[in-house]
Amino acid sequence: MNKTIGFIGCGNMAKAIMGGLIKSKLILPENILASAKTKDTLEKIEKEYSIKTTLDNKEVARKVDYLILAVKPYMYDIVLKEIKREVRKETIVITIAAGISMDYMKRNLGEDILVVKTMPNTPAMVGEGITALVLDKGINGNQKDEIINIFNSFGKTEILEESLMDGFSALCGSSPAYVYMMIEAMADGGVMQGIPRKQAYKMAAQAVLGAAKMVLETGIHPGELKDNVCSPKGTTIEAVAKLEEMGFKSSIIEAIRVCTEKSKKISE
Ligand SMILES: NC(=O)C1=CN([C@@H]2O[C@H](COP(=O)(O)OP(=O)(O)OC[C@H]3O[C@@H](n4cnc5c(N)ncnc54)[C@H](OP(=O)(O)O)[C@@H]3O)[C@@H](O)[C@H]2O)C=CC1
Ligand SMILES: O=C(O)[C@@H]1CCC=N1
Repeated sequence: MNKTIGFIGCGNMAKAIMGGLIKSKLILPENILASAKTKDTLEKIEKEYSIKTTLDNKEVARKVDYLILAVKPYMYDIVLKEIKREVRKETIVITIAAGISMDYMKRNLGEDILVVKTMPNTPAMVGEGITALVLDKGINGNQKDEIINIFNSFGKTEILEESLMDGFSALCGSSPAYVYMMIEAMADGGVMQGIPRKQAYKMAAQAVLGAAKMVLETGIHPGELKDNVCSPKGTTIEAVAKLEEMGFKSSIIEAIRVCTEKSKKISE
């Protein structure tokens, strides 16, 4: 793609997107320009990804075709004020922040600036992200294709109504954290049974990857796939009964509920 992409903020999520973009070869590292708060962060990122960097957010805002705002939600007020006069009408501004609305972006940048609200997740780093997108009404067909190409280069993409974005953030933006907790717990369980820790992490992660692929590739309902693992009077049903007793499913449903609430609160 012969376009430039800018990042304001170079933390965990920005690095995951950069890593995914560069690996996919959709964009050359020299066409990425990023800024952060500290020189230290920029030096590390330059070394790791060979992209261009600057401490000047305004320079990034002025120069790029796609501008990804990758700072924490509470930093948005300051950063948007700083860059407002620099963003060109042709630039598409992309927010990846939890709880930042299209309306907020338009109010702070100007009605005529094209905005995309997104929620990515960190598996973007290995090309297995999932991003939901809300597109500005002013975005044309070509721009839409280009935006989807960018996000598809490091995973899957879904267009979503804005009202569903807080729930999506809890379901996909945050859920890698829940899954890592499960992998860690599975490995602990394996270690308790004598499996060496290093092997236990690999085994647990591969089991989770395989199970996720089964859901995606067979189209079989997860409940039926679970039933297929539980032999009558077997071992798995013992584990499943214990998980039910410990509130496994409801703990995850509740986690997604409070996570969604927090995202809604940020946008208020
Ligand atoms: N982490 C995740 O899994 C996900 C995060 N997000 C969203 O991504 C955004 C960033 O989160 P995350 O990457 O976790 O945060 P991090 O804390 O890892 O990174 C924040 C970055 O912002 C930079 N920064 C702080 N102040 C400024 C400033 N005034 N100007 C320029 N850069 C600044 C920091 O610079 P320095 O390093 O120099 O201090 C840092 O690089 C959030 O809005 C979050 O909602 C969305 C989906 C998933
Ligand atoms: O924890 C957060 O606020 C961000 C948003 C989604 C994932 N991480």
